[in-house]
Amino acid sequence: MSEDRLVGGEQSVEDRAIDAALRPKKLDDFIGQHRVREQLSLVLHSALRRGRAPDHVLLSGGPGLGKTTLAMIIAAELGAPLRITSGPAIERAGDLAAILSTLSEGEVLFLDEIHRMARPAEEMLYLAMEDFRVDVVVGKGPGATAIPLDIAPFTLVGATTRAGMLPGPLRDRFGFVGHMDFYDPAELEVIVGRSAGLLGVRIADDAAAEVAFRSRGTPRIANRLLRRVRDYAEVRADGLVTRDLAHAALDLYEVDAQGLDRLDRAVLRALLTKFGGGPVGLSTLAVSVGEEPETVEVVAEPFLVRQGLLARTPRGRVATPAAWAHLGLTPPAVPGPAAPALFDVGEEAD
Ligand SMILES: Nc1ncnc2c1ncn2[C@@H]1O[C@H](COP(=O)(O)OP(=O)(O)OP(=O)(O)O)[C@@H](O)[C@H]1O
Repeated sequence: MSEDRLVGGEQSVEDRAIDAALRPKKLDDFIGQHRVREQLSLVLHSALRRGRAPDHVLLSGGPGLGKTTLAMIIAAELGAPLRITSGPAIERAGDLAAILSTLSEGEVLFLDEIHRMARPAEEMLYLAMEDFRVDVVVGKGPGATAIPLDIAPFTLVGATTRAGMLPGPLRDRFGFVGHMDFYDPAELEVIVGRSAGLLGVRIADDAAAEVAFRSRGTPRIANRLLRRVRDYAEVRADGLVTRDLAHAALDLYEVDAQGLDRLDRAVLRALLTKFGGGPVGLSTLAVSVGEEPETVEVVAEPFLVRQGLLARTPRGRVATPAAWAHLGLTPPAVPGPAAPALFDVGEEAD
């Protein structure tokens, strides 16, 4: 469901075509993520100096934050070929063996969604990462034998949106782990400006800021919103994206000033108007907006929590004061501690 959303972080079919064109190719052109960039630069440059393949790299962070882009940059900086695959594509250990055994020396293997790889493949990967060796099992049952096969030294770049789901032994085999954070609006503004240049979109600075601000800290969403405001400016005006046009276009697509879309607001509104701000259970909240609990939990809630609009508590979902303010509603008066009884002078309390 989230793939259909203008503000979903996952890659849509349209994104796939355009993502490649908008990817920075060098570490110096990669905007934001200063810490990861600097750490990675050291890892890569020291490996280049030593003439050795660098340590394996794990990149963790939400969808659309630039993990694939960084993997491509790593290969480019090393001047090495890049092979791309993903966890779900590796269903059996044999699938992985086929890839590993055909890697050339120094090649970078990008394994996206590494947390979704099949278990037996994962175990094969441990050995490959550590000793550049795979054990190919020949035969079945008691007669099965493992034939060790040397593979060329390579660098694994793993990407995951769920670092916590990776088994410890796998995590420990990465020499460098980079945690990618959400981008701040100033960084996204630079990304929007850069992408506009590449796509030939004329956009005013304050319009780029407007797009950046509504992009939920995510470059992929920023690039997507940029394309929608471009369409609007081309059809309804002369193509120049001004702040007012960006505003009008994003309002039309129901992406509000804080980056919330229709679903986010529906969840928040139900929480406030039907349940007085909570606490309310997830399934009750989901039914009230006509969605599956999973959709509410996975698609809407993380951003609402991150924006400080909703809190998950053991008793259920609760709206924060900022949620009332965001939807322009007044919270019900909080029944304070019982007011002290008033007595006439001279009268004593019991
Ligand atoms: N730091 C950045 N500077 C400029 N553009 C960026 C940056 N990070 C990401 N982008 C752009 O955002 C888009 C999405 O990036 P990318 O595909 O690398 O994200 P991802 O984290 O790999 O996503 P997923 O988890 O869905 O695979 C690309 O078009 C890329 O050009």
